[in-house]
Amino acid sequence: MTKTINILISDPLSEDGIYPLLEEKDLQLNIVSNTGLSPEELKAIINDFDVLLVRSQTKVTREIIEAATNLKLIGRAGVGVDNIDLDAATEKGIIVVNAPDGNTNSAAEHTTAMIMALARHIPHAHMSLQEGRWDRKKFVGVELKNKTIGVLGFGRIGQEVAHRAKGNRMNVIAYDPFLTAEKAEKAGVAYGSVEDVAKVADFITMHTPLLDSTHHMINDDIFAIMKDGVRIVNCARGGIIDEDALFRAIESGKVAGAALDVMEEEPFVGNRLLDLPQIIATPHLGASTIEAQESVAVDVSNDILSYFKHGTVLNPVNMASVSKDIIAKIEPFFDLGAKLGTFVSRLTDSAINEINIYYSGDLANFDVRPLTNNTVKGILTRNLGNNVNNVNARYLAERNDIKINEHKSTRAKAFLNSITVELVTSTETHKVKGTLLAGLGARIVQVDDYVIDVNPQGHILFIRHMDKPGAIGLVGTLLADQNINIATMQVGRAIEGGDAIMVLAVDHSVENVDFLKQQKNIFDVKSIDL
Ligand SMILES: NC(=O)c1ccc[n+]([C@@H]2O[C@H](COP(=O)([O-])OP(=O)(O)OC[C@H]3O[C@@H](n4cnc5c(N)ncnc54)[C@H](O)[C@@H]3O)[C@@H](O)[C@H]2O)c1
Ligand SMILES: O=C(O)CC[C@@H](O)C(=O)O
Repeated sequence: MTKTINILISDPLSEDGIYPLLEEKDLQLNIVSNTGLSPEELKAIINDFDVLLVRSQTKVTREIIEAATNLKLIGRAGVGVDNIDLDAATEKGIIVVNAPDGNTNSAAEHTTAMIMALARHIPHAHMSLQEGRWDRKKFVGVELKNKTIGVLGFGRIGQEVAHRAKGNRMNVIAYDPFLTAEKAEKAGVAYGSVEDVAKVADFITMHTPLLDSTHHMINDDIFAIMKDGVRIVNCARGGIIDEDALFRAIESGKVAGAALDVMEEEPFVGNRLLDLPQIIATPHLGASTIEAQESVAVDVSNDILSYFKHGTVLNPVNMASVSKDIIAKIEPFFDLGAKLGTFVSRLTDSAINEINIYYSGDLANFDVRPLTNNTVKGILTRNLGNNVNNVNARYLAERNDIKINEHKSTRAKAFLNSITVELVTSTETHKVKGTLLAGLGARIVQVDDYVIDVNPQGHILFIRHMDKPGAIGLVGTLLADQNINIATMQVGRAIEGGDAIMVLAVDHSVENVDFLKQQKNIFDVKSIDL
């Protein structure tokens, strides 16, 4: 029976945007919309859900995540994920996806509207009219033309704001740690440090995420070097500007005005900044347009479906993000990677120090991080069971002091593409190599130094033995005595009369292999279920 996927929508989301979920036919979805829950109410019900879909209001704290034993995916219909405890989600193997592109335009337009409203006192002039005054002297503004705007954070929204500012004939200077001279030249903007921007800008607009490095990046020291009469805009995240410092800078006359869509504490009704006539503010409306809300909900809905259908997503926040085209190239190898991981993990009982994954052939041209995660998951599953998935596999490896190294060589040798998974422990090293053969599917083609050809599925017995006449017959007889039917058998040896291996596909899982291990010329037996 198909398992129902329970989805909780805990913030208001565009009904038109979740149509991919509403119209889904292949998966059985149960969609519950329950907005405005208190943290306690959310904690009480979260255990019933596989997916939590939020905007920015719901605080997905560690406490909520730890109570969510069935949760597999958190979808954020928007960009900022500062309302989600990402470390807690990663540790629990919960994938977090967002919708980074869907509201860029709306946020840039809102920022532009705020810049203009600030320059021309539009909100205050409107309120004054409503209050019955015809006050034209009080609301003399400034032009944007020929003024300099400093853009802090030159990502998606910062670039769009710069583009619009240039349309208003402003000069743009930007700072972003990723901004190079070439990129700045191409965008037609000047660039410099935060201090350079602060010294020359008439308007300064924030477009960074809230990180440790951006928290209070606009503070007393930075205000002190700004031009007198500077105007500040923040439609990114509260906390980038030190609000007490902003208060002081407005009171002292350094800052002529500030337009804020976000503040450190939201909702920010009652914040003392709102009492200052130099402030205009909106209640976090940057992404609040019909178009943006529809677009982010569509993007996140599609990622939910993709995750449950294919195990891949386009916009992961807490795991490697690769493009749709690359996912299409590497996806066929996911199952092989996990199986090679499972197989090699059974070859040693020692603690693993290092995992080396060698990609060769065409596969080496791609960003294979998701494939590596899935392969590491296969390795760690032996000891961690269902607690490991491709979201937390790297984190769990690191926590257990296991190094993961990806090696790539585009030179195809015997196979067009292959993956070799090597485990290094303090006492031994083992490797298993696999490939996908056209028309035949996955094959394990090498175990340690032995060349074999095994279909990696079902129940496998891996036997190390002495290369002696009668070894194969003996194993066949012993298995027959246990009523174990052999489907296929592969043998390999390094040198005549030396160590050899047998890889047998059998019809059912063999739990106890002692009857084989007790034989004089058999050194080791592993029962592996793939
Ligand atoms: N008000 C709203 O409703 C609303 C809507 C959408 C996005 N946002 C917020 O806007 C911000 C920008 O979103 P985006 O989509 O452009 O993100 P983005 O990831 O495309 O761009 C962010 C940029 O900030 C840069 N950056 C990081 N640290 C920096 C630092 N110390 N100094 C300068 N730049 C730094 C990054 O390099 C990156 O280029 C985010 O905080 C997002 O949450 C708000
Ligand atoms: O959900 C919202 O409206 C806010 C979204 C915005 O802050 C974002 O970071 O995408």
